[in-house]
Amino acid sequence: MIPDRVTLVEVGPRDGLQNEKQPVDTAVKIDLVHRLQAAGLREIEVTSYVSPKWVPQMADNAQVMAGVYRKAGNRYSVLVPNMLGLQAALAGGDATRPDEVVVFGAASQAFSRRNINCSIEESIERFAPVVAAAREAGLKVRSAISCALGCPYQGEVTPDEVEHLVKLFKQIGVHHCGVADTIGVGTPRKVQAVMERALKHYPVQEVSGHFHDTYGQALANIYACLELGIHTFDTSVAGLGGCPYAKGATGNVATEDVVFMLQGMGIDTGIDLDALVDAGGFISGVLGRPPVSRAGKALLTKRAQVAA
Ligand SMILES: CC(C)(COP(=O)([O-])OP(=O)([O-])OC[C@H]1O[C@@H](n2cnc3c(N)ncnc32)[C@H](O)[C@@H]1OP(=O)([O-])[O-])[C@@H](O)C(=O)NCCC(=O)NCCSC(=O)C[C@@](C)(O)CC(=O)[O-]
Repeated sequence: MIPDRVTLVEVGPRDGLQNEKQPVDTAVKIDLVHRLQAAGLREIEVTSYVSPKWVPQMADNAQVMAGVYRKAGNRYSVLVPNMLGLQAALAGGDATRPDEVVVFGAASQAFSRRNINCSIEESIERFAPVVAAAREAGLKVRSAISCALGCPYQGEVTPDEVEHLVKLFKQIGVHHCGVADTIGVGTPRKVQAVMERALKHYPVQEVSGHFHDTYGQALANIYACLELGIHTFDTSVAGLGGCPYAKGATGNVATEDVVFMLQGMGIDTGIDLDALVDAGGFISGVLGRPPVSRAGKALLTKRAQVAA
């Protein structure tokens, strides 16, 4: 049955901005988070505590976390690739402490090596103490399984390969299973086949989809997930983003497009589409290009016509 309520995890400030070549001001990143939460987003992936040599754009992680005015009941998450990342995320005490950390692995060996410089097995060895320490600190732990529908280096990725990593993350105590189509090659039936593997090990409320829209399949894939009852999705305002280690990957599916579709289906997200479009217009203006979001662009054009 199609769910009547969907949670969107806004990943624009992290996944969306990590790939920007020009440094984005810390104040802009903080402003973006504020605008997103004002639009009703209650789960926001704010930044990542990764090596600044690998992803320079996220080097101001602690300043961004410290600058965000937290709304009660919201969940603010950060990516951590290793213990150093977790320690850095916790070093600033309450002022910078995330509510959730995301550990990220890949269903393909090749992508694991490119993205986090180790094999899948080594990544699990590295993550096990991180997950234990995060749980000990009272944080929720989410996984991101990259390349679940295809890999830029390996090509095809099978549901068996995805399930293998799902099980490994479950064994080390990860609470939530995020399934990511890093290069956007998934199509609805394939997405369902992979999601069914995740649902064998995690309850539906702890499975989410993360779809890049490179081949224009993201909304169809989200609908395919809804058919399975999955009701949590990562999205990125204005369709920002890409992955530094997946050349040519476009951004995540735009939050505006997903909200527009869900509203049209009568599914509650708690998000104010107008305010969201404003947030998308704001960050697109700063980056000097129009939003990738089709709904965002259409609504901004309509507003301009009304104002003229
Ligand atoms: C995992 C590592 C660190 C291994 O990188 P490495 O070079 O193998 O690490 P190392 O342990 O050998 O350390 C090398 C240097 O990095 C430092 N270092 C080590 N760790 C940290 C840290 N946490 N924070 C800050 N500094 C760190 C460490 O201190 C040392 O500094 P040096 O002695 O040379 O001055 C590196 O590969 C890395 O940071 N990778 C992250 C890549 C990344 O962020 N990718 C994008 C996010 S994933 C994504 O976007 C996909 C997703 C989640 O959205 C889902 C999807 O669509 O697929």
